[in-house]
Amino acid sequence: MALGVRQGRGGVPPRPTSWRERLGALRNLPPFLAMVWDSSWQLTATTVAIRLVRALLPVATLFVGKLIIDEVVHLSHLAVRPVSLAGWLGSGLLGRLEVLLLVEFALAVASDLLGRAVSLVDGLLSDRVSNDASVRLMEHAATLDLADFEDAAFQDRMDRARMQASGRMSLMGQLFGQVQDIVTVLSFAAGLVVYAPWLIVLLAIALVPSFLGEAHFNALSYALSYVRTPQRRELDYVRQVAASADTAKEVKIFGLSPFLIDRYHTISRDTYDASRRLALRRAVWGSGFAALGTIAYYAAYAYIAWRAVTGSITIGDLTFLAASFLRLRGLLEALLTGFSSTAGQALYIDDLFSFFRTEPGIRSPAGALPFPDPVRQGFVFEDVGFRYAGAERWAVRHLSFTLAPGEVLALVGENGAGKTTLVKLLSRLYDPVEGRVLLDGRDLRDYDIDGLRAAIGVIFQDFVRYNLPAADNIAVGRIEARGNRERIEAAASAALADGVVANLPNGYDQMIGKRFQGGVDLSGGEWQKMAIARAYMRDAQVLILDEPTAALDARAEYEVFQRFRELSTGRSAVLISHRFSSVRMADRILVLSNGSVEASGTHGDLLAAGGRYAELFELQAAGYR
Ligand SMILES: Nc1ncnc2c1ncn2[C@@H]1O[C@H](COP(=O)(O)OP(=O)(O)OP(=O)(O)O)[C@@H](O)[C@H]1O
Repeated sequence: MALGVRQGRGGVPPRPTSWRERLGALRNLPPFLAMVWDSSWQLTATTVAIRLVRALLPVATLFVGKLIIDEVVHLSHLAVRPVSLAGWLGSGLLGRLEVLLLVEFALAVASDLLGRAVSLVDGLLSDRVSNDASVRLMEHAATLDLADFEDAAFQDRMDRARMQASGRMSLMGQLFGQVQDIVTVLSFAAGLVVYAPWLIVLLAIALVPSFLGEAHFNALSYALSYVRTPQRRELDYVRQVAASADTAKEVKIFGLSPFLIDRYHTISRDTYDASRRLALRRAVWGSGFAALGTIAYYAAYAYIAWRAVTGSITIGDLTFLAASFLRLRGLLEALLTGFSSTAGQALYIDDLFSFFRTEPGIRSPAGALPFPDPVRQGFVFEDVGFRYAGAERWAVRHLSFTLAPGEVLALVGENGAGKTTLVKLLSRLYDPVEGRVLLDGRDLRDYDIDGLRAAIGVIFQDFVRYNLPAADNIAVGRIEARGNRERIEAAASAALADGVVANLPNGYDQMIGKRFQGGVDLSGGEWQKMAIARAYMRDAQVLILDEPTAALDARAEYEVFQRFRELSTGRSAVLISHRFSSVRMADRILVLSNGSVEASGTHGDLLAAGGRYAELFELQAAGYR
């Protein structure tokens, strides 16, 4: 659990992280700043430089203001004074005042221009950083295991990281702003220390409660947001189910809207109540602490006013000091609360970096073997067992069989028998928990993972329906060949998808799916043909069709498998189907039951043996008589 936030369930309020944990989160700042610098060192250097100049403007402006007032007071006390404006201008007495006013004007203009420049540069920089963080997030997600994506806690973490990738860029402006404020505070303090050093100490002490309060509430907000991640994801999910093209059909038919809306209300009310309680407490305590700062300010003000009355400082000094104190109070408050807010934000940033620190379990070993070309002995499953994370049941166990090069193997078995799991183990989406998978006599884990994936073409039953043009929908099977129309057309024809494309108004350039303007939706079977074409885009040595044919009519499936058989000459192939008319084409059939091989042989062998296969075959055949 990131930074040890205590989980609070339901109505239990979350407890904040400890100070040690919060300060510990500051370790994320250097990598964060490195990320900002890497995104654009030019913009980073520019914003820091402008801010440093801007930091010195307030004290300069106030000081010039003091000089102006002192000059005005001096002129107003002259024994002999001109009476008209022309007289004043002609006397040359206003020379110094004029220069001072011009300098003050220039400072005001510069401050405004630099302020705008900072906003501009920060805006550009934060867009860059946010885009780069999102790209890095996608790149990292691509390296992680399938098992990670199936884990709810991982999905929570990824969701928090995704939010931080785009939402936490205010931290950047805040960090730079703090550096600027520190320089300004030092410049004010240097001016004030000459007059009344202990007043600065008074101000700082008065702000401590405010700082501690802010830090406490920042940590509470983070803890609340952390424990609410599952609810937030559920809200996103409910919103998406209630209002998306993919679900509209079923939501309408089942009349699910009221149920979904009610569910949304229930979850969101709970979250809202928790945030409201926190916001109210924060407002009450915040006001109390802020009052302490105000009291300190007026005490200081009264003291310097009294000194001006006694004549130990000038009126210009009084205005300079009063304004400096006011600014200093604001700045110190901003700095102290800013620091605790930075520590708070660093907690959020930890979500991003802890996601980046997640290591994939399945990867190529050092000195990985290249995938053999051609495969000589094939794949051997040796007493393989696999259990999904958190599951009690073994999905496959004591699974042993061989897939020889050039062999067409069919897998049959009832729902949940372990067919898809076997395919996932073969393509190393998971590693076995027990036993091992060998390829040409070496453990599959010794091979280069990218080479392995490139050599295997799998189309799963829950393949993706990409809202992309027809050509790209097929090209995703080998995205590097996206521009190779000939190859795409050949793949389409092998999968009988050429007929589907021929019926599209814009052929291969037709946008498919309902999500985008002008998109044309396909029937279930048509989608499947497009997906199967993806398998033929690959230079795969092993082709696997994991039941992507369920929506094809019997003739289409028969033809698809017939082609599959022909086109897989010289390569190994695995096909999974519940239709025996297709399965019987295989060289060998494995009957899976409860995660292991119950029988194997040709269609004829298995029928003759009279086991589960013959029974299931009879059941299906009887349906057609
Ligand atoms: N991601 C997962 N997490 C946890 N358990 C899973 C997961 N996928 C499958 N299982 C479980 O593993 C067992 C084998 O599932 P598998 O998908 O391999 O079966 P199958 O033979 O392909 O079934 P079907 O014919 O329904 O596609 C089942 O009991 C299933 O509930």
